[in-house]
Amino acid sequence: MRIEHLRQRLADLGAKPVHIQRVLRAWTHALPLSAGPARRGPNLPQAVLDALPALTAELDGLARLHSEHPAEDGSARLLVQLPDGQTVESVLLPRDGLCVSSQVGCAVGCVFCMTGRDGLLRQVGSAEIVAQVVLARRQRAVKKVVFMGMGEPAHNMENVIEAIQLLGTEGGIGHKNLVFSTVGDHRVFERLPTLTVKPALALSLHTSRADLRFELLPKAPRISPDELVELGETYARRTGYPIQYQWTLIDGVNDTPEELDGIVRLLAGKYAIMNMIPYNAVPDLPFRRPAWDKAADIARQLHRRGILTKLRNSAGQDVEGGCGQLRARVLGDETRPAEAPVKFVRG
Ligand SMILES: C[S@@+](CC[C@H](N)C(=O)[O-])C[C@H]1O[C@@H](n2cnc3c(N)ncnc32)[C@H](O)[C@@H]1O
Ligand code: SF4
Repeated sequence: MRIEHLRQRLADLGAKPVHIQRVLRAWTHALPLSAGPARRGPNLPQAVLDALPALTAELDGLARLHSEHPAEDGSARLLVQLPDGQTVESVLLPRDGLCVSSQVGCAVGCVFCMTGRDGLLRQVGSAEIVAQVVLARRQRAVKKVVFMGMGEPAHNMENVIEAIQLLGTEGGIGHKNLVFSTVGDHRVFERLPTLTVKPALALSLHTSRADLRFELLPKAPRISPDELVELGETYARRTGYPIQYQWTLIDGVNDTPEELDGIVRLLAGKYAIMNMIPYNAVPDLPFRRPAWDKAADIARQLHRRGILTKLRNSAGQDVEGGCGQLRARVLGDETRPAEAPVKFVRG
C-alpha cells in the first residue's frame, strides 16, 4: 500500500488535509487512529470515524510480527510479515534506532550479501515501510530510522521517499536521523536534494578500486569510487550532515594497505564518516570476517591519517545478524539453489 492511496481514501471520506494529518500522525506514533488533540483542532468527520476500525485492521496487517530474536548487544531482529505473506527484516537497534527493509530481496546482487542472492522479489510499499516503524514503536521509542535492511532504496525511490517524507513530518523523526543507505545511483543525487525532508546519506563504498567494486557489486550503477565521493560531498555540503561511508570489511579482499591508501586519497578533507563493519559470515560464501584486532588496527591507522573512522559490528551477531539471513533461515535454506563459484581480484 502507498501512503498517497491512504491519503486519497481519507479524502474520499470527506477528510480535510488537517484531518488526514491528524490520522497519519496518530498512526505513525502507534496511537489509536482517532487519537489527537481533543480540545484543539477539528474533530474527524463522522464518515472517517466510522471507517477507522476497518482501516486500523488494514494498517495493522501491513506489518505483523512473525518472530522476534533478541541479541546480546541489546538489538533485536524482527521478522515481519507483509499482507501477502512475504517477510522482511527490521532490526531494533540500541539507542532508539530502527533498521527497516525497503524491498523483498534485491537486484544489486552484492556477492557478500544474503539479501541479494535471490534477486528482487517485490517492492515494499511506502505504507509497509512506515508500518515497520509503527510495529517497532509499539515496543519502544524510535528516534532514528536507517534504510539498511533488505533492499536497495534507490530501486524503490518513490515508496522510500514517500515514507521518508511522512516519517520526517507527522512521524516526528529528525531529518538527519533518517538515513538512506545506497550503493549509489545518479537518481539519488538528483532527487534527494530536491526533497523537503532531506535524509542523511550512507554510501556503501566497500573499496576504493573501481574494478573490484564492479566485481563485489555486480549490478550497481557503474559509478567509480572517485565520482561517488564527489557526488556524496556535494550532498553533504548541501544538507550539513556528513556522508556515512559503509565498508563491509572482508578478510584479504578490501582490508589491504593499498585500500587504506585509497581511502585516505578519497576521503581526506571530506565531510565524511567511515563506518567499517566486519563482514558477517553468510553460509556457503567464500569470504571471511577479519579478526577484530586487525579491523581495530585498520580503524586506528585511518584515524591517525585523518579519516574519522568507526568500527561497528552489524547488530545482532548472535541472531543471524547479516541482512536477509534471518528470513533465509526461517524460509529454509534447503530450498536455495547451489551457488555458482565466484572469483575475486585481490587488492
Ligand atoms: C543490506 S544493505 C541495504 C542498503 C543498501 N542496499 C546498501 O547496500 O547500502 C546495508 C549494508 O549492509 C551491508 N552488508 C550486506 N551484507 C553484509 C554482510 N554479510 N556482512 C556485513 N555487512 C553486510 C551492505 O554492504 C550495506 O552497507
Ligand atoms: S548490500 Fe544492499 S545493494 Fe547489495 S545486495 Fe545487499 S541489499 Fe542489495
